Amino acid sequence: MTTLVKICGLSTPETIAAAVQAGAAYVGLVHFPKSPRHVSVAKAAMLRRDLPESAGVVLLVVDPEPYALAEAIRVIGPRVVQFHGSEPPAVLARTRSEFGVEVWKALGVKDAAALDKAAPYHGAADRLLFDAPASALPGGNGEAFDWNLLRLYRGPTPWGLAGGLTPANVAEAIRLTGAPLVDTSSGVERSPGIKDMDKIAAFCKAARL
Ligand SMILES: O=C(O)c1ccccc1N[C@@H]1O[C@H](COP(=O)(O)O)[C@@H](O)[C@H]1O
Repeated sequence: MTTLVKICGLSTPETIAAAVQAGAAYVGLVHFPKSPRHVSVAKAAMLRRDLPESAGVVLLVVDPEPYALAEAIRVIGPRVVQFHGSEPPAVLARTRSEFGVEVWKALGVKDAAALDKAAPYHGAADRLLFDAPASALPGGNGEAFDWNLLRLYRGPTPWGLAGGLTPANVAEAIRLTGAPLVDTSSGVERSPGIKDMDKIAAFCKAARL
């Protein structure tokens, strides 16, 4: 089965084009001012404008104010909104029904019990993203968690793996977990917020092996 790839934290037309060209199904725009990858709503809309419909634009937010989220969705027009904070299932369900977007929920995985946090989101989220627990930032820290925890995971909601994935470890991560989607940000950067086109291509290639 083909593993879908999401490259997140993109902020230039060149690196977005590199991700699409390399076969990424999703490109992520981070709208969270504390992140080195933050893009304003206006910049995200500009980046989105030049993309073909086939590119799955994911708008990443962290505990957004309802008004600000509505405005961002209206102006940017993403296919997916990825919630990366402490948003409850009702926020996802409301966002999906009001705006007709897909909604994804990131969950930090510290131990096996952390997977129980997925249960309330079945039915509300279109995809769950299992990531390392929050540290300096709620995500995007380049830290992996113990992938063995997902070996036996069989939830009803489509899911993806994130956290510390790189061109060097993504094939092993897929082999161990069977993840249907892999998501990376730090692992394809030269420095925080600066994407590397060669690493993006290498990541997409490794995820296909
Ligand atoms: O990328 C960020 O700056 C970010 C900020 C706040 C929440 C999430 C963020 N990124 C997402 O975190 C995971 C893992 O990232 P990494 O590969 O470990 O750097 C991924 O979903 C990013 O999209």
